[in-house]
Amino acid sequence: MSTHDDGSLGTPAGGTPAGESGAASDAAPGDGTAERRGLSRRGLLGLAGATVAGIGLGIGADRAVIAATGSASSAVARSYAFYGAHQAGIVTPAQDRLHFAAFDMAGDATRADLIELLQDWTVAAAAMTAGKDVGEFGAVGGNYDAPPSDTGEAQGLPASGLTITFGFGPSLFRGPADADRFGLAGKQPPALTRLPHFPGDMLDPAASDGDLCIQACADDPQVAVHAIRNLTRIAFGRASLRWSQLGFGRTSSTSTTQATPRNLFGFKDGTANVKAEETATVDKQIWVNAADGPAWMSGGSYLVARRIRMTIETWDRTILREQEAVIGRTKGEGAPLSGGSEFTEPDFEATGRAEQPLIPETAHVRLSHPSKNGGAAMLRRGYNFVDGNDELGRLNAGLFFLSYQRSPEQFITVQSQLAKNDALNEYIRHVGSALFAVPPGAGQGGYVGEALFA
Ligand SMILES: C=CC1=C(C)c2cc3[nH]c(cc4nc(cc5[nH]c(cc1n2)c(C)c5CCC(=O)O)C(CCC(=O)O)=C4C)c(C)c3C=C
Ligand SMILES: [Fe+2]
Repeated sequence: MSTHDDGSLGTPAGGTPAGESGAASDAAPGDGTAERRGLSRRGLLGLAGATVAGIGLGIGADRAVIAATGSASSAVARSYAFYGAHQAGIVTPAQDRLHFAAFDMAGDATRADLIELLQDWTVAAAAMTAGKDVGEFGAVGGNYDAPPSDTGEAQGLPASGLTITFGFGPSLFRGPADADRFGLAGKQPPALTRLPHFPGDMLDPAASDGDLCIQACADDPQVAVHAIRNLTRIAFGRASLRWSQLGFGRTSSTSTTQATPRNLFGFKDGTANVKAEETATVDKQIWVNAADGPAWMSGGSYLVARRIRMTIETWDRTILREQEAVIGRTKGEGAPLSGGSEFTEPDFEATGRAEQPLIPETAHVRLSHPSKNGGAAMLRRGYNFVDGNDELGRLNAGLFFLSYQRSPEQFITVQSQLAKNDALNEYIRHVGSALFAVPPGAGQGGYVGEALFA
């Protein structure tokens, strides 16, 4: 258990002070004033429908106590502080499970409603990431004549490394017909617009965009789902779910301490990802700095979400040599086809028989490499998904691609290359897309995105 300068316990949000990156504590962060402040009356209405009598105003009934004495492994017992300079869930080690949700504000919602919602979400997120229930009395300690303030399915489960990361979509700043619904149009970052159309895009509007997003990652699927479910419930009357995505296996490493996982094509994914320990690269490529503007985004990042369907059945009929040529790495070890082992830098100049490049011109790793994109890199944090099957009996499966970058331009540069020339395009289809501005972390007693409303 460690104590930070601000008196909180656990890993600082963002998790990357020099020498401490990715480290986690088995302890929950301490109660902040915002946690004690509790939910707004509107938030309580969301929890309880019309009946608010008897629901505690405080927040965060303990639940992890039960599991802490049980057999919880250190991975699931881990907790990350919600408050900090950067939001957790970006450079903190990628967990194994995801529930991602995009929301639209209600048609009649006001600026005050939006602020209050962000305050309520902050209080609830701080409690849940600390392994506590939502509401002072949680799932079972409240009034028998009112719905419980927490839905209850995380009872007995520890924090499970839960991180909850909030983002703002372009439409929050300019709604339908360019309406400045929340008085935010003057605060919109120029780069925060809908992503351009890329060749081959087959986007479903119902799985794209959104005023707000929440990325909930945890090492237990029930904990991630519990987070989104309760935050959705709190939003009742102010914002509603537009689309959501479950992910069951991480497809990246965000720390050098993590083993590289595999995607559904069976390849190691995340080898050359930006890692939390590379602090100079993180500062240059991931965090918005004060000079970038606008001021409220300093310490934040831009999040791209792409739902990418993978045609598993076609891939599975493809010979191994072709699979490796498509990616540009070996399937076993994940080494570049130019030689070496997993973490050897690819040599794009190396040639083999008939002077052909060992890493083909159309290989995914060649086209996505920073050296072929004016130095642009990104922190990938995606997940595998399988959402049943389609009417032809094919798995409805793929990669829910998530990337964080200092500017959306970094993603646009790389994706423009990939969309035109990537050999992988024969086996994938982009079917959902969204861009969000992820503000810096909230300070104790504050709320996420607070500087936007200053
Ligand atoms: C626009 C960005 C990217 C999209 C979209 C994307 C989709 C995608 N990627 C894989 C599998 C792999 N990608 C790998 C590396 C890699 N991919 C991107 C970017 C996008 N990928 C980058 C920037 C990199 C790193 C390039 C480098 O610096 O070398 C790899 C190799 C292992 C690794 O380094 O992670 C694999 C495998 C799939 C299957 C996919 C869409 C479904
Ligand atoms: Fe990739």
